[in-house]
Amino acid sequence: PSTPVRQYSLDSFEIGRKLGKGKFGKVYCARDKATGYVCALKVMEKKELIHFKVEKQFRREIEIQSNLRHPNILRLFGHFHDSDRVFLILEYAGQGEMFKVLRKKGRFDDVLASQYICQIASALSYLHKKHIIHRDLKPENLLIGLNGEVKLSDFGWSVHTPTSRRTTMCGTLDYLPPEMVEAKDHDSKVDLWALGVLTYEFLVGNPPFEEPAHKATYKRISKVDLKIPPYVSVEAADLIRRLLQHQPERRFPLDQIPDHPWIVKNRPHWPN
Ligand SMILES: Clc1cnc2c(Nc3ccc(N4CCOCC4)cc3)nc(-c3cccnc3)cn12
Repeated sequence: PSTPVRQYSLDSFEIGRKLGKGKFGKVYCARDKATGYVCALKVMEKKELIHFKVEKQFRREIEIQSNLRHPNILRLFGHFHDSDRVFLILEYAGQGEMFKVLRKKGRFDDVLASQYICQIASALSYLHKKHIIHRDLKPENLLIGLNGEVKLSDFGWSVHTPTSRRTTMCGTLDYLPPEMVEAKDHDSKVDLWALGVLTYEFLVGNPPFEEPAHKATYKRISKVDLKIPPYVSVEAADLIRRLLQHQPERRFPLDQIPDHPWIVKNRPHWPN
């Protein structure tokens, strides 16, 4: 028999410190009174979800993330609501937000960046095998677990492939591949492009096609106007170029990433 689904309410938790503000709500550290388990409670106002017309996206996020089990994907344990708020019971990521760590450090070295990229590739491969594309891979949607492992979070934009986007994009264009900025049909290979952008941003500190004006970013993406600084290692530059291919079918396959020289060369040695 499957584990019985517990009914949660706000009263099930001791609320701890506020971890931060997401785009649609606040996140608190919380402890489940019954089990002592520390989790993260994401609180959203129902009227905000309605106002931003994201309730459908939000329901999809819950439906998708609840069924995922992978060490590099943030667990969604359950959800509940009261009269005016909705609550997500999420895995607590002990080292916080990737983008804050990246901003603080400026950029990552090959060892750290390659470990993160290998873990994200593993999570994406798991999602793609379930015909789910994340579609919103960027440092803001990555958290870091207690042992320094990456946790993919925020599935608001993920969909079941193949799809053609119906709702307009909001936020940064930086991570969008040509087929999305050109509003063409797209599939899971959009995540491969974003992984290339992320690899570049981890090693350089900013995304490759960043421009003040959206139009300029769009043009640089469409032309794949990529300039890799000289301090980026030859192996890393090779993987970035193999992911940032204009033609989706030419992008480096996820399952080959663990064997790419950049990953192999920087994998921590067996403790001697
Ligand atoms: Cl969902 C979810 C699960 N776990 C977290 C989390 N965990 C977390 C842990 C540790 C530290 N710090 C420890 C080092 O010093 C700096 C803070 C921050 C957040 N944060 C957020 C979040 C969301 C929005 C803004 N800001 C933080 C969402 N989370």
